[in-house]
Amino acid sequence: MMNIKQLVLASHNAGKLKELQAMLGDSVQLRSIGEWSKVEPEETGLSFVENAILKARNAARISGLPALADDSGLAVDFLGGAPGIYSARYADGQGDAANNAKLLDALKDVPQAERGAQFVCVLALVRHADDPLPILCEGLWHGRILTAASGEHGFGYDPLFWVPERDVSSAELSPTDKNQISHRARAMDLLRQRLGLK
Ligand SMILES: O=c1nc[nH]c2c1ncn2[C@H]1C[C@H](O)[C@@H](COP(=O)(O)OP(=O)(O)OP(=O)(O)O)O1
Ligand SMILES: [Mg+2]
Repeated sequence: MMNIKQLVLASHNAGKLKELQAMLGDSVQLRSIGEWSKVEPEETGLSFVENAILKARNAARISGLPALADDSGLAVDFLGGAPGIYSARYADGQGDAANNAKLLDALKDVPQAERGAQFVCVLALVRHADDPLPILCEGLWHGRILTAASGEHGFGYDPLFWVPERDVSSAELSPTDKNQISHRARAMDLLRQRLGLK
């Protein structure tokens, strides 16, 4: 398909950069869009797909390089899929700790069986800003929302996301372990196939 050595990652999230670079290995160098601009585009889409494409196009336009975007979030069953695409903005832009506190509060007194949730990740790759055929890959990760934060690794909602296949929170997984089973790992696996990298 395409031979890519360098990609701009259309993200200002250091956690994503670390995870995606680890998954890609040495063959592709990811450079953060932060090297070009600190301004984050408004995520006006109504879906992970739309927001991922919007971020990728913006980064390709600014950098002149092919761009990869990751739009992700946490969809909680009891909340009808919220916060979903609004996960980063759940507590009105006050950051991860405030988001997690708001989620715990929203699920106060909700029993175990009704605390199901999934992490969603959509990766979008555009070869240039106006690419008419973005490559799209998605990954889901099923788990449950804990009743208290646990673990120090990862970022975002990781301390609240219980991973059934390991019986720990995703913040208790080592980075290597998370990168083998997460929503992002699944999406990246598909992307590597599409790019002929595996
Ligand atoms: O593996 C994850 N472990 C924990 N939390 C996660 C994960 N993956 C996404 N999340 C959360 C973080 C944020 O609340 C939202 C993503 O929002 P999203 O807009 O895609 O990313 P962002 O604003 O942090 O960075 P950017 O848009 O510049 O890529 O979902
Ligand atoms: Mg964002």
